[in-house]
Amino acid sequence: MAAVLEIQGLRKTYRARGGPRRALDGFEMYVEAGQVHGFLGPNGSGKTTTLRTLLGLIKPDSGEMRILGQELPRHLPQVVSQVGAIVESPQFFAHFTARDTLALLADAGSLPSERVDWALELVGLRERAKERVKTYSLGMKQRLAVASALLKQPKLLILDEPANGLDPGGIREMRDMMATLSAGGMTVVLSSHILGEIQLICDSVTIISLGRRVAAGPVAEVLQAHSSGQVKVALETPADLSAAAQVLIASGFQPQLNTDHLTLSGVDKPALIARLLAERQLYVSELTPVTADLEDVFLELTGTAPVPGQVRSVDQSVRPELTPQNGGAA
Ligand SMILES: Nc1ncnc2c1ncn2[C@@H]1O[C@H](COP(=O)(O)OP(=O)(O)OP(=O)(O)O)[C@@H](O)[C@H]1O
Repeated sequence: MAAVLEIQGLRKTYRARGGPRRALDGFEMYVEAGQVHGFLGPNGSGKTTTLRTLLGLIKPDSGEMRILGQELPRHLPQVVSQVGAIVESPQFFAHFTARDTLALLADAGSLPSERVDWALELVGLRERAKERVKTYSLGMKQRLAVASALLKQPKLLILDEPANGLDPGGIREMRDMMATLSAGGMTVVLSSHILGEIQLICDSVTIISLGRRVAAGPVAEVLQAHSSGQVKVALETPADLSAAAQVLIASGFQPQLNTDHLTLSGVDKPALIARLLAERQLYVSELTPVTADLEDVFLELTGTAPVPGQVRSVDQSVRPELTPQNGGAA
């Protein structure tokens, strides 16, 4: 399938007070047409830098970027009309209504005025479109921001933390909105820290850590690649768990005994477990693989799992620029 977005070998070093800071270190990303793609990474890992660089707001040190096959930043003017983006919370006139706000933006962009109602409908703001923005909740302002990006009817929609600050209901509404947009054929890239949401909304993901891609692909494949290879075994008679553990130990397994189930590693043929136990009149009621969720994978790959008694500094998410002073090449 065609890549709507391609990034290869992207590098960016900021000149900061404390010395050079390498925010992107050969970063790669591919997003296929029609996907809802999650862009995940810890604080300071380089997500906003990537998105701002794509939109021509930051000049990279090196690397290649393409949107809809057009090389960036050289051909940004040719693709800009097909890309909708919210990378920073847009500021709206508080006294304007949502409809007035969008009408003004449509007019400024020489876009057909019918798009205003279309965008309001799509983000679920049509009923409240005549109210002033200052009376809107955070979730409604987020919807208005998305509506403003949709006015162009973009092929690619880029949203930096669209669910930030939303309550669970607002997040669910945002999720439904993404599904509607994607069903209409739009490609959506969204950065988020809300991993459960990414797992539910997105078809594919890229995980960034220290300015580098550490995992990418369809969500199911990323989870599969990092699954524990364990199975959970529960019995029709939980009181028999100890006996079952003994049977399995005798067959060379190393079961872990939990209150209501056993956990086993390195099981190639789960049916063998059921058979071994059934031969001793121990009947299995559940035999399921222990699957990792996106949070487990994220914490493992980005090295950001909390360690008791330790506070992680955000600068541990940044790769310091190597200099002759700290061991790098001149
Ligand atoms: N203008 C700047 N000058 C110096 N350093 C910067 C600048 N912008 C970003 N950085 C640094 O680059 C690194 C990557 O920042 P970036 O904003 O891209 O991360 P992020 O993944 O979007 O983080 P978050 O999830 O916290 O928004 C961070 O260490 C940040 O402090």
